[in-house]
Amino acid sequence: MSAVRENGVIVAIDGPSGAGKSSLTKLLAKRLGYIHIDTGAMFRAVALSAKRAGIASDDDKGLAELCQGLEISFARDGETCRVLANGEDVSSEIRTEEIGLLTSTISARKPVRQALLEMQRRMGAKGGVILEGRDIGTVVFPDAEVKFFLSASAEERGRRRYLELAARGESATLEETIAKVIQRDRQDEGREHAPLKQAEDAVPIDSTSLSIEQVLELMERTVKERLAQGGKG
Ligand SMILES: Nc1ncnc2c1ncn2[C@@H]1O[C@H](COP(=O)(O)OP(=O)(O)O)[C@@H](O)[C@H]1O
Ligand SMILES: Nc1ccn([C@@H]2O[C@H](COP(=O)(O)OP(=O)(O)O)[C@@H](O)[C@H]2O)c(=O)n1
Repeated sequence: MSAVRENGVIVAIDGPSGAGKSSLTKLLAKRLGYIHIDTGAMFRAVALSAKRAGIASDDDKGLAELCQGLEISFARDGETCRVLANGEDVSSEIRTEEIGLLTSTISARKPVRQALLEMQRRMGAKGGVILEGRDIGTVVFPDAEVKFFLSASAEERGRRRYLELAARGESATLEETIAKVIQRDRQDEGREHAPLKQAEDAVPIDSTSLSIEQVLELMERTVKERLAQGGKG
């Protein structure tokens, strides 16, 4: 069992786009009274900042300098969590599919991963946190007390993302959205640094045919069992 952390255990929720990570992390964090850390939003904030600064996705020197000068923070706004880049609320701008694809490219660069790795470890070190992402259970916190790998079929994840985009008035078709989900999966799984993959000790959950509530019940029960066992199960 890892040493008892000051504020509770560390929960990692990794998985591909549209699996339900953000939805479940928010709900589980509320149930447990834990802090929700959306690491994807951090990578998206870097991508948005790089785009604005005209820094190319393969300009490692420029990206390293950008990350050194970039303060990414989260601010609670009632039920929602705002994402700030150097104090500016970028919560909406980082959520477009254009930024999502650019993020997938930029997040493959080692200087970006190293900079955000250090930030994420500082944010979660004391425990009492749930981090969602691609490499939390494998790279950021390999000793996390509870790890989930949340997935669903590409078709179901594309359908979910399609409904989400349509609700925001974005006019992508279902077929286009499924194709983009698959493209992002391939980029995230195939990169050299911190690829998307299931940690050996992660609890796999396929949410294709499960409701958000069903996934939440499963996750909450698993975490409470681990807490009762004193962390590592
Ligand atoms: N199990 C589920 N069943 C149906 N819809 C879901 C499920 N999980 C998530 N969703 C919906 O799918 C969309 C993407 O979920 P999100 O939590 O953003 O996934 P991720 O963070 O893994 O990309 C959201 O609109 C969410 O409400
Ligand atoms: N821990 C993480 C989180 C996100 N990312 C990258 O950031 C992109 C956007 O992450 P996200 O979680 O916001 O994307 P969705 O899963 O919400 O679609 C992903 O496609 C990954 O390329 C990463 O490399 N490592």
